[in-house]
Amino acid sequence: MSEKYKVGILGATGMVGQRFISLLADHPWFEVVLVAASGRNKGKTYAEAVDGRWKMETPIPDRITNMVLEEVSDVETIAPQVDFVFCAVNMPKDVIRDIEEQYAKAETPVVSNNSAHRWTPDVPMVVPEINPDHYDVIKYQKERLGTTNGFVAVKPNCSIQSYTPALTAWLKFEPTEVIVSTYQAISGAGKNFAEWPEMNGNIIPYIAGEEAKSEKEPLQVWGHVDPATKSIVNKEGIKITSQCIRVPILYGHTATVFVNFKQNPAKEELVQALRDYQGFPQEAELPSAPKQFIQYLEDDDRPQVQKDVNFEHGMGVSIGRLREDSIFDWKFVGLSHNTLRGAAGGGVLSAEALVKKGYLKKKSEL
Ligand SMILES: N[C@@H](CC=O)C(=O)O
Repeated sequence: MSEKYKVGILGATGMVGQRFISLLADHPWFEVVLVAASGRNKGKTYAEAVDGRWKMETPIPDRITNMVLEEVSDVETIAPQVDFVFCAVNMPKDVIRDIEEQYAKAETPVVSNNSAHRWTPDVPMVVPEINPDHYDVIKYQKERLGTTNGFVAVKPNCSIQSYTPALTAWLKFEPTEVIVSTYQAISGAGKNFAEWPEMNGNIIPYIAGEEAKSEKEPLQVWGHVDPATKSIVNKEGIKITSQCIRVPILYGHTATVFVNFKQNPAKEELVQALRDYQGFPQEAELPSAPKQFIQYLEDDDRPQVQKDVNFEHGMGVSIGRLREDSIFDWKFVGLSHNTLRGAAGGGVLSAEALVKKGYLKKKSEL
């Protein structure tokens, strides 16, 4: 790619914003040209605003350190400077919904990590390996917004990514009922142990809003674009119930899952379906795509956070302990990296898929 896409990061100073910045430091297609945060940080350099709260494993990239922060809501200033924005803003949902639509209406596409638009019927919520066909709904969204280039696309919640990929690989066996418990890392709340000491040696059995997301979002991801209603229609025939628990882990959401099928498959068929599963990112060889989306681990004590969370640079999903159950047909354990596959990494992969499918364009070429 001769000239890179000019990218802005909204909500650049938080945990997910930092992850976007570190992932895009050497990205072959995208270059961060603008960072934005809340009004109180406007005019500060990125390093001043983050001031001791940089949580990534690698240092702040040199070219970002002295970048001066814009204010997220200053759409008129930001939109003309970028081809599209990644949104990792942490504000009330109605405020975010409005800001994201303002960018779209300013002909600046938004790839969002936020949940604000996940239930807007013409906004695609995509895991690129699972439902890239949902990007087709963008044409209806553009009709509604009156745009030619601007739109909002979102990714699902991090919690679903540790079990939905496996269930997707098994859709051909027709799962009917799923019980899932998630064990979610503290970075999912944007914090580390220094900022959340209460989590040391502790478990908190409540994450606001998480169970509804864990139960409903997979059904939307498995849905289809309905031209009659110009929206995504959810998959029917599968019931999911969940409990979501915060555990003292920094990165990595684990899920324990029980599942019933209409056609009860053999273990070998289930394992083979996981290992064979490929999606659009693998076929298109997108820069952030894991070579192997799902790995199946045979050892009884896997997947483990410490050994497996960084599988495929945190973009792959690990499954293990698949065994028959005395009440349900099968049970298994899944693990995914919540700020890579589950957040910023998933957002970058979505943007790559949107480029490859012709939805993200450089404004200089419009
Ligand atoms: N809501 C999740 C974050 C995922 O996006 C959590 O709290 O872990």
